[in-house]
Amino acid sequence: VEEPSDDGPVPFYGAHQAGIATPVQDRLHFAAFDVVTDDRDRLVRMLKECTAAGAALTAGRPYGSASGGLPESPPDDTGEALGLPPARLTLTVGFGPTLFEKDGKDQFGLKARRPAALADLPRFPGDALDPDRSGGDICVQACADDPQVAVHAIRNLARIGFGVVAVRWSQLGFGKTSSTTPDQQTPRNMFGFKDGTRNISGGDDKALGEHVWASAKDGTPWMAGGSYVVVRRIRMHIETWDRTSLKEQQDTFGRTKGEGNPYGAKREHDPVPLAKLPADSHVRLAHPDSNGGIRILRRGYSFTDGSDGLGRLDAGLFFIAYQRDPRKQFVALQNRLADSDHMNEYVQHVGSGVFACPPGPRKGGYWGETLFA
Ligand SMILES: C=CC1=C(C)c2cc3[nH]c(cc4nc(cc5[nH]c(cc1n2)c(C)c5CCC(=O)O)C(CCC(=O)O)=C4C)c(C)c3C=C
Ligand SMILES: [Fe+2]
Repeated sequence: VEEPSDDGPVPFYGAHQAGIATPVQDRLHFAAFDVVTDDRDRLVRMLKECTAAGAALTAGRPYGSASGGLPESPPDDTGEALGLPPARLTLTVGFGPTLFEKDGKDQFGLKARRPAALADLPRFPGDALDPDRSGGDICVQACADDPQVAVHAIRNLARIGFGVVAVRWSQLGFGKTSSTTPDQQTPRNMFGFKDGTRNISGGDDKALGEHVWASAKDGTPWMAGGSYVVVRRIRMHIETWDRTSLKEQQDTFGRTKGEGNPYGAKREHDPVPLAKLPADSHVRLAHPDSNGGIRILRRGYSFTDGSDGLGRLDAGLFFIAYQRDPRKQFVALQNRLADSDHMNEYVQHVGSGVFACPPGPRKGGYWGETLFA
């Protein structure tokens, strides 16, 4: 089944930010920024300007002028997306724990507004986190079907933010590893397995309301309609994987490589007969029935960032998961996986971030308006 070849824009305004439950695009540019000023008004002004730019870019328009401005000034828009379709660009913004308090300092008067759900992630067994690929005060997830469109968006937001924010780290991704559109063919990850078979569907409002969207009742009214994102750069040791038998590969997940059916069932989307899967298999351990009903919305991408100097590809999964409360969802799941998952022989978590993604901007409003109001 082909994805619909719709280059058109994804609506920018609304109760929820685009890029969470909206259909997953082919490419990712994710950037984490540090705020480099302690001037709250400047920060808010920048968020307003970035929101205006986001509305233009996701509609397929340049931000301001790319070529018709003053000859003495740099153009407003850097220009490399001129003439390209919107490519379903979405921009999703989140606020990290350090925006609310850094080194014991309440630099923007936001400390009391920090959601309890935006707790720092604990250290998990086996983590090898690189601080230069972790954390950040603000994140922007740019997804599009054209990498040039996603990269252009991040570049221009960084340009607008100059003097207020600086890029701390960023990640390019390709080959979406999860879909939110279950009627389409499930994409495959760098292990060659279908990934995203049992994900939360973007059309399943009941599951989204239960597991993804924060509600005013959760204790942080400014986050109502928002969501929390956990990102993990997960290195996959593909050379080791490529030398293991098909049986070992399939036992690792408890699903077959070809069809993707769970052990003990015939077709990819059949219910998972948990008792038929190896006790340490990834799918058995991550399944909601093994975790008191916990679910997350996965939206990750594959990456390869060249090689590591030892003749191995620096490849893996840039895991992205949206949820209502990371303490009860990602952390609970990852505790279990870090402890027992057979897949740990082949993967290592090397980067990490957690961010509170506010509700969608309203027309005339801006990203984070409910937080700063
Ligand atoms: C903490 C949560 C999870 C991490 C981290 C994670 C990493 C990871 N997963 C794969 C490959 C697959 N995962 C699959 C299913 C699956 N994974 C998680 C959670 C995490 N995965 C969940 C909740 C589920 C769904 C479980 C279920 O409901 O049955 C699958 C099977 C296909 C599917 O359902 O998507 C694959 C394959 C990799 C390679 C990876 C880290 C590199
Ligand atoms: Fe998984």
